Formats: sequence, C-alpha cells, structure tokens
Amino acid sequence: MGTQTPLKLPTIDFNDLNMDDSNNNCKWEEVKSKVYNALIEYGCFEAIFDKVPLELCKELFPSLEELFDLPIETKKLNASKKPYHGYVGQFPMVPLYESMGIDDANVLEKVEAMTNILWPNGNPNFSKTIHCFSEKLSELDKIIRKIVLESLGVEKYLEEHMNSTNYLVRVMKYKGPQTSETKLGLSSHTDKNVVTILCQNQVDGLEILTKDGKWISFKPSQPGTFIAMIGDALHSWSNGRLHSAFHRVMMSGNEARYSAGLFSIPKGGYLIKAPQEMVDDDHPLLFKPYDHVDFLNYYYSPQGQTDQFALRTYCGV
Ligand SMILES: O=C(O)CCC(=O)C(=O)O
Ligand SMILES: [Fe+2]
Repeated sequence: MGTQTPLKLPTIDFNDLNMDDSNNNCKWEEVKSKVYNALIEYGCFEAIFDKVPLELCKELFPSLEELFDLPIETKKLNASKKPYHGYVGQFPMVPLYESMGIDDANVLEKVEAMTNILWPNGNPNFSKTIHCFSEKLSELDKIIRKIVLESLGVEKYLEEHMNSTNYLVRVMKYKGPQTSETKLGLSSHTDKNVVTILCQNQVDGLEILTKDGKWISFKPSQPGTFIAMIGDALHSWSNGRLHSAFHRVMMSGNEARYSAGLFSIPKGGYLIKAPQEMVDDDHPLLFKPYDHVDFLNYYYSPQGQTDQFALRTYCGV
C-alpha cells in the first residue's frame, strides 16, 4: 500500500507584484491564474507577501500577548455594536478562544482611539504595529480582489466593489488545552465577509475543509506567510463561482496560538448582488440581493448559529 501525500493548499508568491502591474505583465498573469484556480478549488491559498516584513510579524505576536494578558474587565472595554467586532471570549462551546477587534484599523486615529481605551497611559507601539500591519496587508486584499474581478471579466465594477467595504482587524488567542488530546479552538464556519487574510504565530491549528469533505491542516511553508480566504460575500457576488470554505481551529499541547486577520467587510446599506454578467443559463442566480449587516443579524440569532448554510437559508433563491 502506498502512502498518501498529505493534502496541501497552493502557495502563491506575491512578492514584487503591484496593483498597477495588471497590463500585460507576465508575473501578474501567472499569479492571476494561480489565485483564480485556488479560489475555485479551495476558496483559499497560502500567500507569500513581503510588503508585510517578517520583523513586523515578529513584533505583532508579543503585542497580542500583551493585549490578551490585560484583565478581563479591560478587554471587555473593546466593545462594538457589531457582533465579533469587539471582545469575544469565555464561550462554553469554545473555552480556549478569545478575540478582539479594531474597526478601520488602516486608519491610525481609529487604532489609537481603541489603544487609549485599553491602555489609558498609552501604548504607541501597539497602535503602530496594528496600523502598519493592516495598512500593508490591505494592499494584498486589494490585489486579490482586483485579480478576482479581472478573472471573472467584470473589472468594470472594481471601483464600486472596493468602495463597498471597510477593514476590520481581528486578533485571536487560543489557549493550549494542556493535553495531548486535540480540542476544538474555533468551530467550523465559513467567513461572511469578502476576503480574510490571516497570519499566525508558530502554533498551527487552522484546518480547511475541501469540497470533497477532507480536512487540510494548514502548515505555513515558511515563517511570515499568510492564508487568504474568500468569504460568503464574494461567494454570492460571484454567483457561486468562488468557493467559501468551511474552516476551524483545532488545538493540542500547552502553547497558546495567536493569530491576526484583516477582514474586508461589506458596508451596511450596500446591497450585495451578483452582477448580471455572473448570471446565465448555466449559472442561475443563487442568492437574492442582501445587506451584509442584516444578514449578520440572522447569522448571530439562535437559529442562525445552528445553521451551517445560513446564507442559503437567509437569501437563497
Ligand atoms: O485563527 C485562525 O487561524 C482562524 C480564525 C478564523 O477563522 C476567523 O476569525 O474567522
Ligand atoms: Fe474564519
């Protein structure tokens, strides 16, 4: 009996690639085809992107440790009206998990305002690190979205598409379960936003479900890489062409896992609607137009929280 090669996500190198490279540039075309194929097949891929330098990631994780070491009463000051945009933790189902969020983290003043709530005596290093991380990583978000729209042949909507979102940085801590047994860190879900780009410390745990039902354990191919993932908003906008993958976090051992993600999120009031070019006889419309914030109200309701296919229930045709 032969041994099976473990499943692995595609790794795509974005170094030396710029937004304005799109006209007749070989590297752009090569990356474009890899990205599009990965998003159809897996809904995600590993990205090498040195505009966020390794040194910045090395500064980020100690900052996150400092953040999550704050007293619980302080962490709760990271409040938001939107679910999962502020402090989340102490859930009986996933006791290892905690997360915090910073809206518009690409805007320095917004980060500073949150930092000053958490550290009344200030923490300029924290603000600088989070702001720099989101500002630089938002370039990768924009490259990916431009590639997606070009690949779908609908780049004429690029400006509207880019203007329809905000950025949230969410940072996560998963305690080590202190056993050799594997424990659930974060339940299986699809992201609801447009694109998510994540990085992690040296502790693995993220798993991605393939279309044929196999879990891939994500192992970065080198330190400082990212995983980029499509959320339901882009799945529905592309009328199902791009896959939004179920994923979860499984934890074992003693060490805590820290991760940070940049989420591009549709603005409230903007109607997510597959362009007419995405709909034809072979691709009948899958979802009625919907507002992301209204959909989240359903998703975070008691019924929505037990609904694996919440978007389909909410606005499936
Ligand atoms: O921590 C991770 O790697 C995954 C986090 C995640 O899936 C999420 O925040 O939606
Ligand atoms: Fe997720």
